[in-house]
Amino acid sequence: MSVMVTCDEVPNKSIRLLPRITADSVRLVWAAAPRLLIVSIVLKLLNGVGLAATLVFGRDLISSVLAADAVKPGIGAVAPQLATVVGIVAAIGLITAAGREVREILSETTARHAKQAIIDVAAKVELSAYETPNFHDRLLRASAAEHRPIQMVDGVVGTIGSIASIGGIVVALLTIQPWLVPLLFLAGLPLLIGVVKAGQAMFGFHLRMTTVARARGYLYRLLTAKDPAKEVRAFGLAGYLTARHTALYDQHMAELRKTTRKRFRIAVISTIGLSLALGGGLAGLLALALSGRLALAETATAAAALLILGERILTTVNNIGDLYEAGLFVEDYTTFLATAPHQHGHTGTWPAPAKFDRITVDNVSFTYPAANGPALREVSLEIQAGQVIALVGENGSGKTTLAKLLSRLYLPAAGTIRWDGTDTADLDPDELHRRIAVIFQDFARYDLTARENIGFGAVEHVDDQSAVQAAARHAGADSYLSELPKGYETILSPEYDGGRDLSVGQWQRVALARAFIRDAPLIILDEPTAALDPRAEHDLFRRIRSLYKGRTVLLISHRYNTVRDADHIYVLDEGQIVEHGDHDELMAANGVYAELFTLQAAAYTGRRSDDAAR
Ligand SMILES: Nc1ncnc2c1ncn2[C@@H]1O[C@H](COP(=O)(O)OP(=O)(O)OP(=O)(O)O)[C@@H](O)[C@H]1O
Repeated sequence: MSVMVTCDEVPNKSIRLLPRITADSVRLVWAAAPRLLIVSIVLKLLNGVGLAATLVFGRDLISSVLAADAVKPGIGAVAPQLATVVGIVAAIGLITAAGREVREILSETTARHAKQAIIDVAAKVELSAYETPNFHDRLLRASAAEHRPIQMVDGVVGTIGSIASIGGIVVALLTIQPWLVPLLFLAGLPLLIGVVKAGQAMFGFHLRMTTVARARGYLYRLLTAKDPAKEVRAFGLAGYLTARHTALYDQHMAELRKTTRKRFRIAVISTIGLSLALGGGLAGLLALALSGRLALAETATAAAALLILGERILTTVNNIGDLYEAGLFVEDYTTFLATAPHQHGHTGTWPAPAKFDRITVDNVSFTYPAANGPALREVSLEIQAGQVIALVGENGSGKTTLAKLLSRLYLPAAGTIRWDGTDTADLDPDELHRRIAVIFQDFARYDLTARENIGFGAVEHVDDQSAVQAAARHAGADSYLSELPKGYETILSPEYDGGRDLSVGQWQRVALARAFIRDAPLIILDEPTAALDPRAEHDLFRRIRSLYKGRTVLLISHRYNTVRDADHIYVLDEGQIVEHGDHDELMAANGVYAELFTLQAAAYTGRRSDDAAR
């Protein structure tokens, strides 16, 4: 799999973004679980207070022990203090345990909230977004970033804690040797730049590797999922696919090693910087002590404070670095949420009419985002309510594309599709979808119950067993669905206990039932009988008018004899309508339709006479 790695460097995101992305993260966690967030922070603070209290009370206890020794020996004297210290230690233990559990729930609640936002966006974007690699990359990264907001909140709390502890030491040092403080903070600066660079490196790694990760995920699914399992075995593809998977993983690992080496180099440089500053400070202190300008006790205290401060600065800066890194992911995620729905096309808001008298396709052209040339070129046609309209044409001539545009899954690049004069681009797409029942060649097969597989045609009727069964009867699916182990409650997938698979033709009838149950004025059937046996196909087309009485049907087919009864037939070739009329008119015109119809009829009769000859 040739995966192009195009994005080399992280867009330059300065540390100044940190406050904003931190606020975004806090807002996200707050939106997901405000009370849990408060509880979590309070528990963390209590933990800190508890640790300080242990030190204070512990010191008092020791002082009392030393004092008691002289005056009134016996454990009784220090028992209350001992009990206090033990009590505090026990409380810290409980607080820590509670904090861990609260954090677990908070983390999962935030992840769930983040995932829901992704689902909402993914369900809302124009279908064309799914045709662009960029959308898939961002979707994958957003999905992988779901735990980052809570990581940031943890980081914020941790950073505040360590900054507070730095404060105390700084005050102490200022009273002894004030010059040491700016020295250490100066040393902290390269450290900070270091962690920002390290965060960018890791984010950049993920940015570069997203497409590789997607390709790897795809290969993994090919090797582990049910549907491709047949071909993978029949064609012996496992070795080949595994090798590709391994190669992509190698690429990922090589890039990861490169990134970790880069981060380590950054860490080495900034640690050396901090160590030099610490060494300089210590040397200065020693020089002062040796020259007699600083008392020994003060020197020792200042040196200890210096070392502790150095360590704290290191921890704090690393905390900030983690925050920054997580923030880059959160920013990526929030930008995705904010921009994805608006990226593709525009969304109309007018209510869609309940029905139409006429649909007019006027000079419509369309090019897929990933295609070089147009799939449809200046297509014009008209559909009257109640008609059965057929679209025929060779593979790739644009039939399905036209069906997708008529279903308002894509918007035309040029031209208009109008319902009684109203441009469908101005109509609320969800409402318009409700007016259309469309079954595509590659219809979905849900690993859910038979009832749901049909009821999804009109999800408000999904629990209406009699409506579902009536639709199944129309589509000729009731006989075998009723026979399933749990009837319509059987899951149509052997991957689940008691589940059953269906034959391809049986699945197609289920899909047809899905169109039947939808009370829509426009029915679009893309190759609805490709998998049906000849008798079933003949039967369906014979009955199509009575089955969809009062509705308008757009039929797509390769088999010309199945559409001969249509009111109007449009012949597509290379994205253009080259002929149209009813069967007799098209035969009389003696053009492409007549040629292909005769060819198919001859082939069919030829085969039959061969059979007869055998
Ligand atoms: N998602 C896509 N991205 C890019 N090009 C596409 C996409 N889907 C289809 N095409 C191209 O658009 C053209 C029209 O395809 P379409 O699926 O509409 O043909 P069709 O007439 O329905 O073919 P068939 O009879 O094989 O179903 C073809 O050249 C096809 O390769």
